[in-house]
Amino acid sequence: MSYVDEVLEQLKKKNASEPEFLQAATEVLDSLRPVIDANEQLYRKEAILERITEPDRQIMFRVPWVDDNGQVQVNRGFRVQFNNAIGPYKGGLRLHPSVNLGIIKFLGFEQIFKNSLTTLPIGGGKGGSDFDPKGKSDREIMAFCQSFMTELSKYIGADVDVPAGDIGTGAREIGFMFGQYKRIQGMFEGVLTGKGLTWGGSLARTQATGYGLLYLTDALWRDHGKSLEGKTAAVSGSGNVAIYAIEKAQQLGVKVVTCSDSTGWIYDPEGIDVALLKEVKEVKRARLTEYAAAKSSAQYFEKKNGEHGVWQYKVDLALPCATQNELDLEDAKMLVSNGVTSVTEGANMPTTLEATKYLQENGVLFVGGKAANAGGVATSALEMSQNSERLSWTFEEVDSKLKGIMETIYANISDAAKRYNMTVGGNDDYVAGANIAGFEKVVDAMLAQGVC
Ligand SMILES: NC(=O)C1=CN([C@@H]2O[C@H](COP(=O)(O)OP(=O)(O)OC[C@H]3O[C@@H](n4cnc5c(N)ncnc54)[C@H](O)[C@@H]3O)[C@@H](O)[C@H]2O)C=CC1
Ligand SMILES: O=C(O)CCC(=O)C(=O)O
Repeated sequence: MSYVDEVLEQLKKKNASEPEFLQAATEVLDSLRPVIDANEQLYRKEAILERITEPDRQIMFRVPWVDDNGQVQVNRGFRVQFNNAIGPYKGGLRLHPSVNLGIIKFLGFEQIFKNSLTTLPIGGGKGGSDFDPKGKSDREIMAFCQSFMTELSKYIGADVDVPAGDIGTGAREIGFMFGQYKRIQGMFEGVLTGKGLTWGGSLARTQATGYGLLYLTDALWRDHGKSLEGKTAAVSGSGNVAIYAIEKAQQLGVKVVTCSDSTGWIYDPEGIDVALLKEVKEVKRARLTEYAAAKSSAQYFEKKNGEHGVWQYKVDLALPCATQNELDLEDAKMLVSNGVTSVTEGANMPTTLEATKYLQENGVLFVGGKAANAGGVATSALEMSQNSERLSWTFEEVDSKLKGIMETIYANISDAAKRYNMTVGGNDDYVAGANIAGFEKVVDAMLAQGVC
């Protein structure tokens, strides 16, 4: 049996209750086959695949807090520190009722390769809690964040592990957590990214994931002799990534006709009004029905199981920016029959393995989240650099570095695909290219650092 198959089999036995982690690990290991085959003896002896798929540590803890009725609530907190071969652990904190160890592990695993692709010195980690911020008062959010950080603060630090935002964790939550860390450790340091601009945050971090997604998509289209100008896009989600993906898409001349949240979606043939979307989602924290109520060209649809939602429209590019496994095989078939040119992932693993394969085999230009959404964490690393040198760079400086990083990521993943002859549906296999390019750097560091 090949080394890859052996390790996949062990992983399935050991992590049977973690489907998302197994999905992420299968995608990565499958696409690394040519690299592993070329170095099988060394990698087997050094147990590289066993080591890279086993987190350095998984921290799980109780998060007690008091709600507005005086009732004590208990949530579960997680931090998975996966791999620090190339830098301190780095990755966001997800606050969502669906959070469990397997989800945090899949996200932390993906972060190893994504962070390596940024070209910056950051390792992979992820954390979060099954706490649901929806409908909570500011005081309840603060109580939860303070309790969460009271425990987490024992395991993180500016050179150890630097968390940031993710689903459910935005500027407000990062503020409450930073305040509590400072209070407990008696120290002001760059322990979190996504901070406010008056206390160590970086300009352009808010925009970075969405903008970066479009910089990479633009590089992809240009490399294939195409222009985004005048094209139409479907976006899912209406959070941080989706909002700034829509904003940058529009700046590049793309009309975005959809967005969504967990209860439904908007179709707006005139194009999404980003200012209105920001007002509804960032200021009022309201549902998308408010967007539809304020704009006559927009229609709101309640989500029902088995419907294609935002993926049913005839568009040139699809930008999934909500959550994992939100674009399945049936959605992929719909997109292909409507002639979509590219799917580039703003969210982490939004496309199922079957859907990815179908899109690629049918000639769609497909770039997975590890490469396409790396602009967020890359800009977090730029925030860490600014914190270390006690300086703040201008918006233009950070944005131009972000654009350069996304163009380099695209060049590196295409190069890796070409070096290993990885093609699918007549295109370079960018999924394999991203996994290979991310892996090469981490494995090199792991081999140099001995058995650890
Ligand atoms: N914020 C960041 O810098 C980065 C975020 N990501 C990924 O992008 C995705 C979106 O994250 P953010 O925009 O930061 O979060 P957010 O909390 O700002 O927005 C999340 C969006 O997804 C929707 N959503 C959440 N769960 C859903 C579900 N089960 N079904 C349908 N919709 C759902 C929410 O309604 C919201 O519109 C996630 O996969 C996240 O891991 C990836 C890289 C960086
Ligand atoms: O900025 C960061 O450190 C975290 C970003 C993140 O969680 C992600 O890339 O999925």
